[in-house]
Amino acid sequence: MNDTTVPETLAYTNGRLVLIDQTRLPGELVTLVCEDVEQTHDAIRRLVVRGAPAIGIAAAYGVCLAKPANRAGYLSAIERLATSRPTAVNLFWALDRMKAVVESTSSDDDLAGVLQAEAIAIHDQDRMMCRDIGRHGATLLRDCHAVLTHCNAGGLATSMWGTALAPIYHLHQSGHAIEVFADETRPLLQGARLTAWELSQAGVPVTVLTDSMAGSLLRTGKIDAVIVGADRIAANGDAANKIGTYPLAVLAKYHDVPFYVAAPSSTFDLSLANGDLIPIEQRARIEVSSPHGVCVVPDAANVINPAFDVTPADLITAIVTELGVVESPDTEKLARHLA
Ligand SMILES: CSC[C@H]1O[C@H](OP(=O)(O)O)[C@H](O)[C@@H]1O
Repeated sequence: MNDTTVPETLAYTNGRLVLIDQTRLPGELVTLVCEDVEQTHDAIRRLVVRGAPAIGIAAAYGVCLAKPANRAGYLSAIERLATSRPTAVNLFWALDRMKAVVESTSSDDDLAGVLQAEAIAIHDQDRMMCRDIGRHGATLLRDCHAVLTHCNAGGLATSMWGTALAPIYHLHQSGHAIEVFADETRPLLQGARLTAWELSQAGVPVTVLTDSMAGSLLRTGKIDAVIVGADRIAANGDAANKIGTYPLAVLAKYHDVPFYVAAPSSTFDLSLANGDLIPIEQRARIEVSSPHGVCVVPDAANVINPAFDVTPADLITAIVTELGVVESPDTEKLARHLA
């Protein structure tokens, strides 16, 4: 795949982490610059940068912004950034790599350089993983012309190209006719605001639907496959992803539509036997009660706002990673795949 027309989600230059501010899309394409750990933590927390792989890459660069730039400062930065969001395991995968570099570097004078090199390596590795997910995923979708997705698992959620959207970019760029139906994805509308934006920028036909329309759309028989990303996949293949993914998987099963999860190996947490053990982020009431500043829920009413749900492996037709495809995933198959 060649570069999409979407600018890269994040870049690190001269001690500045430059992020596309995803809270401002689709209306404005603007960047936000982080120059220290707290600004990076806040950007992850507010979903200025979001998506499991992108969060990991941003946090790795955030460590490089530690002040003081010494061993204690870097370790404190790692600890602080680990509190930004709990579900996407890529955050901890990246921070663990940065911590390993600190612990294995004897000279404090070398730390800044080796940490920056590790963050760049994490960023570069993600580009390769997304590219390869695109290649492997394209084989799964080779006979598909209409796919449904949820939230945003595109270039904006990663270094570039994405996970769930990478196969779609791959097929589109090879001349294969494919259109995407994108769930708006309440409450923060990553599908309507981000997936529709980046696909439109790339010239991929995209139709936005409300989350409640997915069942009726699947019932029409128009959808050839559902493909989504993931934030953390347990050892048995249970996958945590944006809230609303689980009911979509149930609907896909009921309507006999293949349900695919696309994720790099950095999204797997083999320390967890199953998805019940995945920490689910609970976000603020206001995201549900007052979208865009308009109060839609009376103060007297309670609100719940889990950011993710877990799809059991038995509802997943296949998981595609940069290493290939695992059909009907289970603990044994995934252990072999990731070995
Ligand atoms: C390629 S991971 C994308 C993944 O992250 C999203 O969550 P959020 O926007 O809250 O960071 C969503 O679960 C996507 O599938």
